[in-house]
Amino acid sequence: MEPADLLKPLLRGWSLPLLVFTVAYTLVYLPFVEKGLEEGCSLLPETHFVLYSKRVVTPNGVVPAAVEVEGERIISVVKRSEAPKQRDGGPRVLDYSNAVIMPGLIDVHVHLNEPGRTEWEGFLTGTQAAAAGGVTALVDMPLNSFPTTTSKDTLLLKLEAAKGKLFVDVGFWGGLVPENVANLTVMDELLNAGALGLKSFMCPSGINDFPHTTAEDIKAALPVLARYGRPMLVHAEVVQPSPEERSLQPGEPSENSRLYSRYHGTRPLSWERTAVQQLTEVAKDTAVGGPAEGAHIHVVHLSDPEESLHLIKEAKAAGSSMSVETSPHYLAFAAEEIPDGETQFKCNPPIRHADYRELLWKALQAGDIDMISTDHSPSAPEMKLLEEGDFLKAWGGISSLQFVLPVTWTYGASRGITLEQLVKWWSTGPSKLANFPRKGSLEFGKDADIVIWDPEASFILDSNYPIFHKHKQVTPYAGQTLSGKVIATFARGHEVFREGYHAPRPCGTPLLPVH
Ligand SMILES: NC(=O)NC(NC(N)=O)C(=O)[O-]
Ligand SMILES: [Zn+2]
Ligand SMILES: [Zn+2]
Repeated sequence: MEPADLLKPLLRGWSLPLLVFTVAYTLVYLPFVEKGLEEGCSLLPETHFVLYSKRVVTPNGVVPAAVEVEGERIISVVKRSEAPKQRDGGPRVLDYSNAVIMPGLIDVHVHLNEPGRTEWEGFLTGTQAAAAGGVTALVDMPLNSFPTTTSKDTLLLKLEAAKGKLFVDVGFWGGLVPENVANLTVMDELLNAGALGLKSFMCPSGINDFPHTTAEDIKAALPVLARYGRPMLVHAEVVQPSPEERSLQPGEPSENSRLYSRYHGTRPLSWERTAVQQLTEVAKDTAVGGPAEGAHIHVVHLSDPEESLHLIKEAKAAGSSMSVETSPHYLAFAAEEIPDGETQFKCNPPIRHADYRELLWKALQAGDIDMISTDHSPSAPEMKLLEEGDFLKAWGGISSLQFVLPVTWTYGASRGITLEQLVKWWSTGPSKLANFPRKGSLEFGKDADIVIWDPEASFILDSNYPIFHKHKQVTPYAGQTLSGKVIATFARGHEVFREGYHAPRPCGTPLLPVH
């Protein structure tokens, strides 16, 4: 008997269901799967799936749970026993065992520098780094792109430049500069066109077309922001007489410019304290019944956990609408530990001494600092003057976007932080500031913005490690051993990163304000 004859009786009884199955598979399922692959937005072909692990960070604690995703949204977070089963013909279940499933990080302070300075960074490389680091949404700063984002037209240029280049969702802060303070219509149009809020500097920004503003300028902008219910973000440093000159003095040994302490002396705490003092005065307008009720002042990258933070705490207690972030480099490094000439550590405000690092951790844990953001601010490598190691002349800005989850965890775990705190500082807090109501937590109806990572896995950030920001080796974290490896990142339901690989195509969207 031929083998085919054996199949005949089998086929006879099954031919109709088989035919129906084949037709359905070919006409319905295959095109659906191929469409997913063809679109290439996700490494996972399924659009309906369940993510399971023993450690899911939910608003009700860290629990074993199943997160069900359909399309771009989370449609349930339940016990595994209550989730649909793959074996019953339900959605695919991805079991991550003991890995942590938590909301993707939201980074509200990133300089992607496109258009105009793509030799520094760009939407593509920056958002690839974000996806690889578990950051599922970020907000781009109005500088150091060229032009800077200070008007409706320049915001439209940003949106145009970002098209087809976003691996994760990206929102945009507009810039507050003297020019649009002088012409409030320009500011109004910028907000109306989709800036999530405004950002200003109270000291020179290092970029000529982003001049700084005074506290009075900020005061003038608040009523406009209040009408939109959007925040004012401020780089809080006001130039004060410094104990040390900002350039080498005649007769001074050139070696001095390689000392971090020399640079630190040019930018003392008094700069930050003066700025915060002026800001807390202005912030009184944001209180209930004040002339700018509805506006909000957010202090970016705080380095001073003493007087400046004290002023902010007092202002909050008195009813001003204020918040504050710090950045990972202030939590990881200490001024006295920075080796001579290592300008990849240079940033503004400067990294302070080790006791301040401890106080910043304490302030985070006490809830006095609301969130963390990277201040990822790369430049062309030559501007870091890595060979000369000249701290006085080098560009100030640190690249860290891809590493902040392991960095926060590595330095935080030894100080007793919890996974829930991590989510508060990196997801819930930032989602409130940027007003992303659909992001920031794992709950029914939210965007499926999820990071899956292994807190116990450590790795060395050496030259073999896949780094995705543009200038890969220019980061003060190079060579560090870190704990917390990102396994996979989902952005609005798309698996955008898994174990070193990105989805073939970037499918993130611009995040415009919710009305
Ligand atoms: N022009 C900048 O990007 N400056 C940035 N530089 C830092 N932080 O060193 C910043 O955010 O202030
Ligand atoms: Zn800044
Ligand atoms: Zn910045």
